[in-house]
Amino acid sequence: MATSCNIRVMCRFRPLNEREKQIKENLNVISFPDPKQVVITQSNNGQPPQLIPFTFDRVFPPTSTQDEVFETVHDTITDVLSGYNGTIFAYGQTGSGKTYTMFGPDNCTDTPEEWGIIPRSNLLIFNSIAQDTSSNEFSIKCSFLEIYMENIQDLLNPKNNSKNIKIRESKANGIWIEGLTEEYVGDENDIMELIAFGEQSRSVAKTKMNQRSSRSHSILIITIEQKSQDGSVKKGKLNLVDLAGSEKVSKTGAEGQTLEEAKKINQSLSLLGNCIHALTDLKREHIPFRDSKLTRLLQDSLGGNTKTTLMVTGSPHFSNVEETLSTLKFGARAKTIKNSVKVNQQKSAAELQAIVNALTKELGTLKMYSLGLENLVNYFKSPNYIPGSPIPKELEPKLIESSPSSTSTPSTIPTQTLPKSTSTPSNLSSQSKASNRHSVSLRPPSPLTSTSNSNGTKNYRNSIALSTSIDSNNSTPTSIHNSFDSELDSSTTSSNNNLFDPLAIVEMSIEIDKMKEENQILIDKFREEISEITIRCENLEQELIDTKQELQQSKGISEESQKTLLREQSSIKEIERNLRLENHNQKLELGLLEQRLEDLKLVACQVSQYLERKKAADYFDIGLDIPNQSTINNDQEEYNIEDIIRNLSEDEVLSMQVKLHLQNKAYQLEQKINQLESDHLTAENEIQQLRIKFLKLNNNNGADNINDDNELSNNINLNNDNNNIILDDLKNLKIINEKQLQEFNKFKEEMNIKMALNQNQIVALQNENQSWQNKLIQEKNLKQTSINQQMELGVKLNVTIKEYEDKQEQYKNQITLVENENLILVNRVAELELYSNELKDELASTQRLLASRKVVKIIRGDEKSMKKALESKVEFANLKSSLKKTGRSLF
Ligand SMILES: Nc1ncnc2c1ncn2[C@@H]1O[C@H](COP(=O)(O)OP(=O)(O)OP(=O)(O)O)[C@@H](O)[C@H]1O
Repeated sequence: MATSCNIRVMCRFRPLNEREKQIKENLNVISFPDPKQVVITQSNNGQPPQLIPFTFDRVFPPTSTQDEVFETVHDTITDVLSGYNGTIFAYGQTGSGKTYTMFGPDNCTDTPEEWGIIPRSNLLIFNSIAQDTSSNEFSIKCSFLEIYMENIQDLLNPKNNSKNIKIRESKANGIWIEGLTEEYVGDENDIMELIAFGEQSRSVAKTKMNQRSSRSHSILIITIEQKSQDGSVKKGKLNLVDLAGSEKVSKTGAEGQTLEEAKKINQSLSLLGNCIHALTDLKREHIPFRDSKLTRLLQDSLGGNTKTTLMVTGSPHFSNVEETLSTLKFGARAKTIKNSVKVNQQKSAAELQAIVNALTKELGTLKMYSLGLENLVNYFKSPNYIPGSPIPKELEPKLIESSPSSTSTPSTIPTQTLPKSTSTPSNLSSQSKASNRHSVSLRPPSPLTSTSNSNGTKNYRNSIALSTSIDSNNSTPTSIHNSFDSELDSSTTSSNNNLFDPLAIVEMSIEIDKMKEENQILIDKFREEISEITIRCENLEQELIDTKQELQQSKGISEESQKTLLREQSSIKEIERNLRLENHNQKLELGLLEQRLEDLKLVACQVSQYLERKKAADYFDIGLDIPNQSTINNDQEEYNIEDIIRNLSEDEVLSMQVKLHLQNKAYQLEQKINQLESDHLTAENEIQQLRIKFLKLNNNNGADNINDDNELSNNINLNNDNNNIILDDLKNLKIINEKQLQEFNKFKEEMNIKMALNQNQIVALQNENQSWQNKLIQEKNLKQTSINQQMELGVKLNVTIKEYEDKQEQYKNQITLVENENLILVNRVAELELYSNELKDELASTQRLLASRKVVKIIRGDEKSMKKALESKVEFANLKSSLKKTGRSLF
């Protein structure tokens, strides 16, 4: 018989570790006012701190010993030895002491005082068996597994892990794991050796919070089976669970694989939290046990047939207060979960015999009940009966318990008495003379049929007997019955004692029960298979949806990357175009610069020619003004070469003009000099002629010629004066010429300076041009590199697109495969359902057949009485309704 019990929750705080001892702040955030209470002091944003109390079945402060802890949980082991299922599981933040509590510290084999719950439980099991005084046979099996990254790993046979270890559920065995290694063990050392062997394959890692952090949930399962001498079997299963700890990756510093593990651990703990939440939410009907392997394996321990103890562990340091609060809340919630527990027992042959006996007794009772009813109906049918008259005393139903027809009665059959009817029929006295009296027992509508309860034992309804006496000679007895089970109806309708074979009925009923059980097992198996297939279908559907989503996403990504690629390609093209354009422009610019350089060279040449001409002009002393505009402006912008050229071109024009002017002036000067020279020559000739004439006159005329001589000398003086004027002019001209020459030289110097400047400018321009060219080449190279890179990127993107397309294709194929598989599964489910229905039909028809066999047997025995009984049944029903109409009752 199942009893209800809450999950027992205990809470343990470990001492501060070395790291925590360094941070000497708020050391008293956790207090322990009594052995069942812990109070957390939480700071409250400048407000007075908030005190949060939690009450558990027991609270262990950091000073508690392993012994004290085990003292409070060891009754679980006793319960398992009595045939109950028991679970002890540790839950808490990483590094809070779960493994310490369950197993003990590392290398504690030789220090038993440090042993945790598991080694102590092993010892207790074998000590208890050794002290057992009964002659029971014990067999103990042990399994050890871990749930790592949502996969079950068989720690006793790692080879098994390549196979898909499945969780199964059946009515008889609850949750169990198919294919998990179960090792028979003979003493506690065997178990410890198995644990040591399994520990080698455990997944542990070093984190900032724990030097040896469990990266998986571990479960040690010890099954204890004991067979008593009478053949009954008791089977208790002990689950010892060390969960992986919840962790904040920011605190543990998890990365890489450890981070992935942390994610899975936190996820499965959160799913465990969901189940606890759902179990404590009265409105929730569905508990999501199937969401994770951990919750599925703990299903029996959470609200099922297991006595469960939860040990929540915490750190006493303020830096972990948030996690501690969450752990305590989890514990407080779990404390409200109720489990329904019972001893797992298979009945022995003797116990079964007792049940058969009880069944037989019930049958006898029912037979009498049937007879009593039949007699009563006969009375109602008899002419003696006056409707509304009271029932005769002889027929007055008496409340008696049917005498047992067998030696033993199962204790599960309590008896109860119904209130006696007050009406006593008086007009049936004649019939009460009957010598052959039957004891008739009336049962309220609670049938003989036993129903299998979840314990596997039979449940018998309360047996209430109502007896009356009747003359069996009165009339042929007919049977009447109320709303009993059909099996019972048919088996209890016979009034003929000789034809009634209770043993046959019992056998038949046992046979039916057996068949029912067998069929039930078969149906359960198929249901299980169907539910598994349904789950698989659901998983596949989910997988399909996920894959579709992934495909959609990858399609999106591929479309996005295609777009990006196109964008990149067009931007590459744009860049290329711009580069080409730039290149072209730079070439043009270069050409222009070269052209300008050429022009400058030309200008320089022209300037030097001009200077030559100027020199010539100075030589001829014709004066030449160089207009200011014609000078090359050195302050001009570097790139304003056109202005220079323009200015120099103007110079050129000017120089042409100057050249012409100089030529004219030189010509005029030449003319003038020639004129002066010829005048000078003419004057000298005249002087010479005058001298000759003078000499002649001197010779011919003596003194008379003195006047002529004076005249001549006057003429000569005049000529001399003229000559002197001309000479003065020539001197002046020479001075002017010299001035002009000086000016020319000055101008020449200036021009030389300017030419030098020009030359520098040309060189600077050439250098600049060269640097431009270099820059251009660099830029060109850079652009080329970038183009190459872009091209490479393009190629890579093309490869990626190709890969995406391939992947897409693969996904499509996968989807098709999954869909096909899904279809096959759906068909299989349909087939199984069909098969299950067929089986159900078969079962029903078997039941019908059995029932009909019974009916046939009875009809064969007394067909007439059966018919009559049926008629009477109708009559009885009519009678009841007419009585009801008149406001009277039958008894
Ligand atoms: N009650 C205790 N007394 C002394 N030391 C303890 C106690 N509880 C835990 N420790 C020590 O604290 C450290 C962390 O403990 P443990 O490995 O048991 O934590 P855990 O909760 O199992 O962590 P994880 O979830 O990361 O596996 C260990 O060095 C352990 O020896």
